[in-house]
Amino acid sequence: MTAPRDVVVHPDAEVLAAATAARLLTALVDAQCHRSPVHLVLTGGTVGIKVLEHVAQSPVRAAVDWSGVHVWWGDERFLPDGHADRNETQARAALLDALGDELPAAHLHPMAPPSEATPTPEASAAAYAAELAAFATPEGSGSSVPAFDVLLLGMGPDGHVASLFPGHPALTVADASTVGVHGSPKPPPERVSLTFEAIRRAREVWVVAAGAEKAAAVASALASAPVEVTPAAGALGTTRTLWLLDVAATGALDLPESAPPA
Ligand SMILES: O=C1O[C@H](COP(=O)(O)O)[C@@H](O)[C@H](O)[C@H]1O
Repeated sequence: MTAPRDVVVHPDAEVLAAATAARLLTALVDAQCHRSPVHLVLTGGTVGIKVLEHVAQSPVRAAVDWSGVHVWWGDERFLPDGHADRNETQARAALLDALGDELPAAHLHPMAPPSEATPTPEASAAAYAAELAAFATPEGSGSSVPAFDVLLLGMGPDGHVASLFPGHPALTVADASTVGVHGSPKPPPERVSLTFEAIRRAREVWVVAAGAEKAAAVASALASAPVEVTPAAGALGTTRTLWLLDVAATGALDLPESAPPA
């Protein structure tokens, strides 16, 4: 089951990141009223990392019981551990290191970098699928992943989300929660990604995008273009799909005008 998309527009990328951080903290606090643990999926990318920096700086960060949060990634660049371009490395620098012992190390679920045990993106993807399956909820539902509470996604100017690129075979993987990616048009070429099957298990999917270069892809996704053309169109949550944009990214959208002041 999926819900219609909501669109929220902020004046610029900085406000977008700050408002998304505030929204994320509140969503985690709210989710913790209902269940424990809660599952959060991070994204890489410019705005996604900026959001985490704002979370780190917010005093509201203390309202979250981080010991009850599990952190996952929607995709990863298949690069050595600690590489500056890994989404994990950037998330650690932006937020996770600052949380220290508040967030138990066992609750962090990065995608495995190249190693003897995981020499290929496929091996890393398989290891991640096994880890996801160990936390699959609700029990007995047949799901192979947790029912993520919030799954954050950035979006590239080509409409890619996670590491699911237009026209790429990874888009159509239907029988697995993760996929190894080769030949990504955006460097690095080798990546690991959640599939749409896994993404669509999230309660809330939030697509966060800023900048005029994303406007055409935003308009295409919100017009429900085929996922082969605009992958972001396939990013849907079970209870909510939220598009968080700055004004520049709405350039090609036909948005209702704000009501004039009374
Ligand atoms: O490479 C990636 O790019 C996308 C979008 O990044 P952005 O800098 O254009 O916002 C990101 O969502 C994804 O996680 C990342 O691996």
